[in-house]
Amino acid sequence: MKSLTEKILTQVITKRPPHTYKGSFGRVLIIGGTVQYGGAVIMNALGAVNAGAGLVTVATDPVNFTAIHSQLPEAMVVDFNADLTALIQQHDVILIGSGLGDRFDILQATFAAIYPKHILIVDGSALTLVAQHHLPWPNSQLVITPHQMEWQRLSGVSILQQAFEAFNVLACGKFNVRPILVLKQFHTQIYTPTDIYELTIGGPHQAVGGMGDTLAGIIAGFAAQFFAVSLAGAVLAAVYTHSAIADELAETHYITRPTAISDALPRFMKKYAN
Ligand SMILES: NC(=O)C1=CN([C@@H]2O[C@H](COP(=O)(O)OP(=O)(O)OC[C@H]3O[C@@H](n4cnc5c(N)ncnc54)[C@H](OP(=O)(O)O)[C@@H]3O)[C@@H](O)[C@H]2O)[C@@H](O)CC1
Ligand SMILES: Nc1ncnc2c1ncn2[C@@H]1O[C@H](COP(=O)(O)OP(=O)(O)O)[C@@H](O)[C@H]1O
Ligand SMILES: [Mg+2]
Repeated sequence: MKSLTEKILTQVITKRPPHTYKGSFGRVLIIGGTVQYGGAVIMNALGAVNAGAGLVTVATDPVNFTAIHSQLPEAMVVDFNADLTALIQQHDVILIGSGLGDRFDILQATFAAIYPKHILIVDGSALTLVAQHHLPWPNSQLVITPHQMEWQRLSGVSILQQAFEAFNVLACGKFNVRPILVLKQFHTQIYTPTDIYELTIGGPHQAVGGMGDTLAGIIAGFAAQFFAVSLAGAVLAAVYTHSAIADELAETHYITRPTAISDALPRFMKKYAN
């Protein structure tokens, strides 16, 4: 297992070329946020916008629209009860699952509309729904971001077994589509098709609800902009950035608020964009 280091940031985060526009930096569609979990998609979107995604749309319960606009006027909104097929076609990166609750109908319709060109990021409730319904993964570039219980549900690898990387590699190999697995924990592990990395920064100041929702949004933002370097590189850099900012904040704060990580993103990324 390789240690993920700061070096990934200079490799992945690049200075923006001048002849570009918002479309050059990717279109991200975030799907989730039932009435109970509206905050999850707000945190996804704060992560994606502050990480630099060119355009971000949130498909969610309409009850969340005003809250999203008041937090983040940069994001657009759409009712997740509508047919999202055409909208999905217009986007490069689809992030589904944070706060999706029990809306299996939305998950199923989304998977049916995914094409191989898409980068699909699956988080939170969507991972639990895939496990419950044995839903096959659509043919696309796939990133999954389970915490340890979500990974146990999805793979059958128990939390105790997850300490042994061979079990996780074997489970990834059984998927009908090879995922990039971000297995979240103290010292998160990232399984790419070629390598396994361990995050050696971050700490219990990050044990706050919404921390994973924020990470998923940052991964979406990095994937939208930096996939050309490599999707795995973009995911690794996002994971490192999330905890590096959290650790900086923890020098003066007892806990790290997920929204504070998103606020700090543009300033942090600027340091590495050469
Ligand atoms: N503000 C919002 O809108 C927020 C919305 N959110 C959204 O809520 C949805 C549900 O997500 P979820 O993670 O809260 O619940 P679930 O999938 O049932 O997992 C919890 C179960 O797993 C167990 N467990 C064992 N190990 C664990 C580990 N390492 N990490 C975590 N849990 C671990 C744990 O054990 P216990 O604590 O009971 O001992 C418990 O039994 C999801 O869509 C998410 O995006 C949240 O982000 C919060 C903020
Ligand atoms: N003790 C800890 N040390 C380091 N990172 C942690 C710790 N506890 C939680 N985290 C990080 O916080 C995030 C939690 O993700 P998740 O459980 O999905 O949160 P949520 O669904 O509430 O947004 C992960 O990135 C995880 O690695
Ligand atoms: Mg989560």
